Amino acid sequence: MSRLPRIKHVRAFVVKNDGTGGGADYHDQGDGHWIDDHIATPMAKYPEYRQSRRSFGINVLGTLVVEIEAENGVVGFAVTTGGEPAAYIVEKHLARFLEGRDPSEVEKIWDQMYFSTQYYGRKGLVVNAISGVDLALWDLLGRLRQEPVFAMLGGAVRDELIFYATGARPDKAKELGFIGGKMPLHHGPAEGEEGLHKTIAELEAMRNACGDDFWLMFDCWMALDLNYATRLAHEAHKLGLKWIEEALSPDDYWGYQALKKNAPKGMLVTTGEHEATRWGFRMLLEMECCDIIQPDVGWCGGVTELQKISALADAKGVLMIPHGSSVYSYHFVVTRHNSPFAEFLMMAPGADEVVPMFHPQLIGEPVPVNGRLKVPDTPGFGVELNRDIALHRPYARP
Ligand SMILES: C[C@H](O)[C@H](O)CC(=O)C(=O)O
Ligand SMILES: [Mg+2]
Repeated sequence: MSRLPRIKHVRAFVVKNDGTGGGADYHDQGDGHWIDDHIATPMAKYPEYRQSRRSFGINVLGTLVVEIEAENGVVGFAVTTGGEPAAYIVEKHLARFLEGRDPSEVEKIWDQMYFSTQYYGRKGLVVNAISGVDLALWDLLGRLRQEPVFAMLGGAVRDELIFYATGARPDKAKELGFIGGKMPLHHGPAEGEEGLHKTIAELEAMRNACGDDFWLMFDCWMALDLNYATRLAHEAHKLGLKWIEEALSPDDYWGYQALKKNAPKGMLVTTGEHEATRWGFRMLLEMECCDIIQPDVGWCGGVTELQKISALADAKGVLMIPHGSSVYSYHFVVTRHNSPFAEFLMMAPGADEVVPMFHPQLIGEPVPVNGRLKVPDTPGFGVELNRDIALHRPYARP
């Protein structure tokens, strides 16, 4: 039995949409932001939903903030994507498996959260909620034990992290010291040959701006079909595209298997940010769907589940490079040999300067300098919740 104080309260907050946008639901940005500027998606087949992903609701959920308070008053917290529906699941369903419990029982708590919601969860919003609770629990454990999360995961295997940047300006990313630039794909099958030509022209311009050795990647955000993705991969290979990311629907394991087989030699196929749990990633790995898996630790099940996912990948010699999730992925990546680099999402509207990914929600959120970051060894995930943001607890319990 551990000597730690028991869990007293679990609280779920949302951040009132005050127009500032951003935070854990990082797609919730204003007009003119690169992240919402004519990016290819599965909805682009409908012209009315082609210009802006907000038009079809990419930012409809908003941020979920989970707080877990121990008997001695110490509070752990985390942020992820989920908003009010996730807050409902946390307060009405998941909290019962934590309140009164020993906070060190992360495995038993995760098992009860997952299998009690399996009849309506398994992936997506419910696993986002489970992830938020799990991340807050690891933050609380770190504060109670006065250890950074990476120390509780086996310790750092490298002194610092190196990053590639995601954003519309890989040329700026190179100037800022990143090892590569992942661009959003602006045109998908609905825009036919003209769209494909535009994409290749964009890539050629960035290749000319960045030189031959700088990593360039496309993030296709589930927008393509197998034939289009295969053609794009072969055309882009001529310009040294390093990887093609999330080209197909997350459910199309068979399509990814074929894309990986048909892709040009040397082109990496990557996916996983909208996959969840060890079982979903086992499918991607055993069907040999990709060269790199990219779980988001705030969406795949949290740290407790990412340990299992990462081990599956490691056993198969597959890299695990988490989808950008700020400190929540940094503390994991620094402890794993099959995570040699990390993603940094450029949240400045022009993708031309480094700003904290979850700004303004996390006080002390570290950012890469010259594309590198030494993970701070402060307890938990090493950040504090900015209580000046418009926090609201929609399903408060007595
Ligand atoms: C750029 C992509 O469309 C998306 O907004 C971010 C993403 O998938 C990633 O960072 O990976
Ligand atoms: Mg992506």
